[in-house]
Amino acid sequence: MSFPNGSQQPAAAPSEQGGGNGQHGFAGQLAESEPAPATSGSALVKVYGSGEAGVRALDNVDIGFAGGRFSAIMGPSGSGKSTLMHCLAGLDTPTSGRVMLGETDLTGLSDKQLTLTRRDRIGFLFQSFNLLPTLTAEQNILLPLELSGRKPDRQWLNELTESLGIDQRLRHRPSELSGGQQQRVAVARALVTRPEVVFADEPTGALDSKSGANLLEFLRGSVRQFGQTVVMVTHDPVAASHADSVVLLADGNIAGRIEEPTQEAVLDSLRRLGG
Ligand SMILES: Nc1ncnc2c1ncn2[C@@H]1O[C@H](COP(=O)(O)OP(=O)(O)OP(=O)(O)O)[C@@H](O)[C@H]1O
Repeated sequence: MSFPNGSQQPAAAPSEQGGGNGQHGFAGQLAESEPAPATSGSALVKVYGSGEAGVRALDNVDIGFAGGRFSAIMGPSGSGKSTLMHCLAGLDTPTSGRVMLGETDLTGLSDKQLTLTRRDRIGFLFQSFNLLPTLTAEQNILLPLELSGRKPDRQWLNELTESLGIDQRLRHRPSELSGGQQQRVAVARALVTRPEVVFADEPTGALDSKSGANLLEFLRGSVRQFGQTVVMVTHDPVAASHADSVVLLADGNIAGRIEEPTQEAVLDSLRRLGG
């Protein structure tokens, strides 16, 4: 799996911004010349339940992910990774704080506006593929465009499906495809709208290691070649080592950040966090 004429030149990659201890506003840390992050949250608090039984899943988190980068979110079980991703992606609402997608304040949108924003500007990739079983691979890929009444860019579709090695499988239904092929269909669906950010939740969790590595290399290629922004939650240090950087969470707080992560560096940090 690779991009045709794949350039090895990294896209412009301003380094990721993230509050170290959640005490400073994210915006305050940006130099004036730096572009706004592709996705960010400031003073994010998420409390599930209330009173004694309440769980503070995010505890005043300031975080931003620059565009054109492949970022991973890691941390021990229950540290708030999924909650953070769901809040940034507009799938969940923070109890307080602000979520920005580019220049758009998601926390200020109505439910309908949020739905449209997710559909038109965000790509999603889940562990369980989430393909519709009655649709062919191609129909699944084109579904987000269909829903928004947009015409498919055939050239882009061909480029994507050829790069992913699924161009010969487009008439098949998901049940006729391997797990790796199904996830590649899901990747094409996530990228077909040219979203501002792709959020991936354990995208390799259901794949064998070779299919997983191929998928991660493809995602990395999409970042390198056309500046896609990818934010991925993962438990897997091998998966995280494909990213440009890793943000570590512990107990609902940002606990650190690793640039150009190696598997060993990630494992080391997780051990220190008790993950
Ligand atoms: N819907 C919910 N209701 C109540 N508590 C929740 C809910 N969702 C998450 N939590 C709690 O919030 C905390 C953070 O959960 P979250 O799923 O974000 O963590 P995580 O780091 O993604 O965990 P894992 O790695 O196990 O998937 C945990 O203590 C969890 O039990």
